[in-house]
Amino acid sequence: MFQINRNFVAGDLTPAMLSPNQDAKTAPNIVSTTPSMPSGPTRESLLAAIASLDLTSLAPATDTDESTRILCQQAQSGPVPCAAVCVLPKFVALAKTELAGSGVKVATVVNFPEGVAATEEVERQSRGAIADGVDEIDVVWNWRKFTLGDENGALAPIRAVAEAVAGSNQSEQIVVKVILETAALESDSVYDAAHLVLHRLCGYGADSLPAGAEEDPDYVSPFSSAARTHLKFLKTSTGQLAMSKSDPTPVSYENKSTGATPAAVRALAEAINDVGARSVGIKVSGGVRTVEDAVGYLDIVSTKLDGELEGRFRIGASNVYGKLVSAVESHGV
Ligand SMILES: O=C[C@H](O)COP(=O)(O)O
Repeated sequence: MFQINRNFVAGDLTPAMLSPNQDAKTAPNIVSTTPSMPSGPTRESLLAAIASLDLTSLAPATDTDESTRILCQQAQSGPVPCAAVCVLPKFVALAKTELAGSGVKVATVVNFPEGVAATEEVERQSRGAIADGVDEIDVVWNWRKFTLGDENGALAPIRAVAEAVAGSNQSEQIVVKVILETAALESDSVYDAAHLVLHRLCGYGADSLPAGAEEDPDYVSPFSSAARTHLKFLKTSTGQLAMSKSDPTPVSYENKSTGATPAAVRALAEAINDVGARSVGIKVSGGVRTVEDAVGYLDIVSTKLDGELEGRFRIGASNVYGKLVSAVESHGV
């Protein structure tokens, strides 16, 4: 048995728990079910998906105190509680009040959505969220600098958040997630991005110094013990990456996605396994829209991540919760 989230204990998620038609390696939203067979995922996998959900609303133009209260109510009143709500920084204090005693965590975002804020600004946003009682901080790393080869620049926002957390008096409870914006990276560099964060910044895996670093007097290791302590998830996407104007192809969950893709999630799992980061999990976010997507990503992570799965899987989504709840209800008790 493993516990995805302390509110819900799922059996060892196995392919059999999903639709009998679903090949364990099937990527989300290409699950094929035949009319003659019971279609759709099992009730237990649906409940596990809800228990792993960061119920999200990050819409500055429309989010209000009232919508935040409704989000918090939803998160604690479904068939099982969600793992967390993910709200804009200005709603953290309200969400903490609304969720007091529920066990549902409050997450927010910093350096969001672009990932280009100055380190001082990232520190300021982090300290503000911590002062409001946040439980989890999802920080966008400076992925543009990563694509330009500036590794320290890319990692700087993560360091800033981790060190603000470490310097607080709630540091033991606060979890940091890094949003890699995988859809903005070359698909074959998603692994490298994850490996850079885990190996160089957090020091997972042997010999975290690059070749020649010891002889290079100018080499500055990006290692951060605060990041090693507090970084607990690699997160795929902000969910706000715009399609390039020159390519208006409708968003799909493969290739043209601006959010999570199965290939990116598999690459993150491979990097986590390769450096032995057994306490780091994956948060799949950005474009998770259907029940099949949610349970399909749950299956990928549960079959690809080495070691215990407990607390190492999250879904960040603003538009799948109701579909998951309806799917549970259609299963009956
Ligand atoms: O986790 C954060 C994302 O904004 C959720 O993305 P989404 O709005 O595509 O579900």
